[in-house]
Amino acid sequence: MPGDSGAGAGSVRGYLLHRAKPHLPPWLAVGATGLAGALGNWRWGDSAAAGVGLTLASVALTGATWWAGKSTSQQRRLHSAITVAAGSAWITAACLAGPTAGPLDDLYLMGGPVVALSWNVRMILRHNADPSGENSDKGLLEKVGLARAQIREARVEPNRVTAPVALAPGEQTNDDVSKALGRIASALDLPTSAVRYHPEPDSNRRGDLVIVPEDMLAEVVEWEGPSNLGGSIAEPLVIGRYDDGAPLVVWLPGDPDAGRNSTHVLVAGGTGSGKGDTALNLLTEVLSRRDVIVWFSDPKAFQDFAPLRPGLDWAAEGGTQTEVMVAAVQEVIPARTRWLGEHGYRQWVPQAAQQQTSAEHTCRADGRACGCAGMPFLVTWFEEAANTLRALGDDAFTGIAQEARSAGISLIVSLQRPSYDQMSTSTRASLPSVIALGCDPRDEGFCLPDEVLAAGAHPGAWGNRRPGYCYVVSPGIAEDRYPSPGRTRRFTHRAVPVMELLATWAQRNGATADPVTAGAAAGVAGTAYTGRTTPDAPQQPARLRAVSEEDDMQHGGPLVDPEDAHIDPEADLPDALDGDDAPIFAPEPGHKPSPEEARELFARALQEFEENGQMIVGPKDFMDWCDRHNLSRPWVSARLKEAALDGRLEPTNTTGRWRIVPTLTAA
Ligand SMILES: Nc1ncnc2c1ncn2[C@@H]1O[C@H](COP(=O)(O)OP(=O)(O)OP(=O)(O)O)[C@@H](O)[C@H]1O
Repeated sequence: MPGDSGAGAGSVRGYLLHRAKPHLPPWLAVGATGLAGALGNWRWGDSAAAGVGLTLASVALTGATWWAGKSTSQQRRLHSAITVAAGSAWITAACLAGPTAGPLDDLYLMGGPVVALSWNVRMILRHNADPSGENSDKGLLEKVGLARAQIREARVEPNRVTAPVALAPGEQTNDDVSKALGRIASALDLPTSAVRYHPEPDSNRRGDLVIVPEDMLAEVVEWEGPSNLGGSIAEPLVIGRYDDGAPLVVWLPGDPDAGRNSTHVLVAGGTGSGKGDTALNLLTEVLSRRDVIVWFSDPKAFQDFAPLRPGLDWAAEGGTQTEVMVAAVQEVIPARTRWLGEHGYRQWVPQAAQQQTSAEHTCRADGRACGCAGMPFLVTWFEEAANTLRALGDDAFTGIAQEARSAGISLIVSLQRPSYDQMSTSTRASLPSVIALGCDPRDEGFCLPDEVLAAGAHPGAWGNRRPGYCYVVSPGIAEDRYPSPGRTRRFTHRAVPVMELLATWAQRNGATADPVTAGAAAGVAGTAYTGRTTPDAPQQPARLRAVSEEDDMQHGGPLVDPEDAHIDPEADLPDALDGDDAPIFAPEPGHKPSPEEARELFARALQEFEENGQMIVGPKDFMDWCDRHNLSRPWVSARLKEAALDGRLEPTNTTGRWRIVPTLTAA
């Protein structure tokens, strides 16, 4: 229809006009120049003075253009100055001689369109330039003080841009980029943690600038269950996710094929940073594996960990219980290392946890398979460990940490306030892995290595406002991941029944301590170490279990002396209190025991402490006992020292505190 076509033609014309509009000004300027030349000739054609004035004006205008173009690019400045010089020279000539005189009209007809077109071309090129191309990058780098750096072709993935940066040789270093990260984030209007820099290891002027614009960790993810129930502890432990959705994993045992040692982990974060839930992420993963046992010390009386407690091989509630556990760890290290060595393992591998049926891993001199029980990996965990570490001393802890790694043991240590006044530099250095949650900005240097901070990691920016956000530095993780934030999963009341089920699973299907570990632990801790029990079996002191298992293993059945064969091992022992010794335990008031009686009483008191699992004692534990038996504390102190000389007690790191050596090993 005519109307339609009219409208169509109108809209096409409108469109073209709209597109052409930005390119019209140079042409209008050419027209205006021609007109100015014609009018000027009509007015000043015969005036010599006007000739001088016009020439000076033309030179001044060109100079002013050059000066005004100082802040633009060199190219634009030159283009503008040439245009103005050509235009003003033509106008001057046209005014004085006439626009059609000599070659002036041809110059106008040819030169005018050329100049106008050159500006059009320039504009078109600018519009078509890739906004992520070098120009705009240069703008960004210039803004942040890295003017002569270059950005090469960027790799764009969903929510992640990786741009290789080449810095000006001899002028800029990778450090300059690290220092500029905050300004880059500001220029891009992003949080600091969204911009990171990974320097190339073999160059100090090249690296990758990584920008993760959207915080994909903002969404809270709840824990729903372990990632790999029944798997090996050597497989990755999944504790959350990275900001690009990749799983956040750690490995505790080493892997000889990958040249990786086993590691110890520091869980560091300020109050409210989500440390408790992070520990639950890790502990649930560990407990869901088939070849690991866990010794766990928690001075907060298992407030957060209660549902998992039945799955632990040993649980200590801080104080002396933890002291005994630490002493036991010291004792099991050489025993386990020896066992691993005897069985041809240079470090713990999953195969070590199985019964030893291969001739390659035998402790028998004749080279035949030995059939020894396997040795599960051991995770020893110290929650809120500052006091324990202080009591233990730096040298002792560093020694334990160093030797534990070849004994198939990982230490996990959590700190309430991650800072140097909680843990010394050398102790910190013995923990190669860290899960660094939000903290005070002043403590960042304590939590993370300098290179990771320089690459953009910034846990101090989170404080306690981003619970569960963390950086993980640990062997096995690609180093360029270290500065990428991750987030652990949250535990709510919905997780409790799942954790209880998991603990029951661990009781029934998880590993139990091997005879070597249980024997060494019971040798230090006596009845304080029971080993994990199953839900349906009564608790049996691990010491007994270890001994009987060892005997069974070596002799193919329980070892019983022929004269004891009639004794029922399950029957109760006769109660000592009912025997002839009764008066000793019920002293007459005011009766002062003879020196011999007193020594016997003291020996019995130690025995009682041992039976009750209280393995660390000092004079203050004997206060009531002294009153009851009319004996003095100095007398007790002297007896304690004597007992240490006899080998019944061992000194601890605290003056006046002694560790009872269980009678089984003292004998
Ligand atoms: N990954 C997570 N995602 C979301 N919320 C979390 C996460 N982890 C912990 N939270 C929440 O953050 C709060 C603090 O967590 P939590 O108690 O674990 O911190 P904490 O560091 O152990 O503190 P404190 O040292 O005081 O015990 C809790 O309300 C918890 O539910």
